[in-house]
Amino acid sequence: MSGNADLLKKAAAEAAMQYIENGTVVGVGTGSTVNFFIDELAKRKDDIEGAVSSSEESTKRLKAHGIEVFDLNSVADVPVYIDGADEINEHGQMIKGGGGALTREKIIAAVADKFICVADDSKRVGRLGSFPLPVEVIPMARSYVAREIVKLGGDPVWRQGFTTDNGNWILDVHNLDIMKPMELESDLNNIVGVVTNGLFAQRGADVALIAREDGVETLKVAG
Ligand SMILES: O=C[C@H](O)[C@H](O)[C@H](O)COP(=O)(O)O
Repeated sequence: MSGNADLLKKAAAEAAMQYIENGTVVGVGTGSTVNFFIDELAKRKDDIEGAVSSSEESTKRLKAHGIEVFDLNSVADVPVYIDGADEINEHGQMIKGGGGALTREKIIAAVADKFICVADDSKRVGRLGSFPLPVEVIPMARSYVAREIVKLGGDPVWRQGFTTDNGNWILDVHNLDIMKPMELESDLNNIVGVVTNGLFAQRGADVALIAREDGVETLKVAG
């Protein structure tokens, strides 16, 4: 990743800080962009109550900064969830899970009132699907799920050697022409053995902060 891309990720992460309210539990995603956000959040660690985290990686970084990380089951209210994306379209629909954290990310996104996506402009797309779509599967179902995905028109590739934080495996699905993201999200999740997939279409971002060379664009999708 070039230094310039890192500057853009940092700019998006900094812009997300305006959505963080004192005294709240902050939902924290996963990835290189979110790592910049965690570093920013650390500057306000005494103002917030703490965080809920979507991965072991983010939990480790949060704790290293002295930010308390709560079990999601002990938290009733997550006003804001900050996370990155592998692709995002104009409707705030995303492909996520390049780092394999999709399931916990989707759970916190479901709980949160507002999803703020932070990304550099390389993630902005017209149609989703160039980035291989990650699907988390129960290990014993890998071959079956792969065959079912082929029937849906995708080319699944097992991310060999990688295990998710939940002890499962990932199939990265290539060559999907995603014309109906919400339908495909359901179709994939309906395959027995799929834990979830990286399409965030039914619950997309409410706000996208897209960093470009000339500044951070705010794309408000809902609310
Ligand atoms: O599993 C990983 C997450 O979905 C990330 O949010 C996504 O891959 C984007 O990561 P990055 O900010 O490193 O591009």
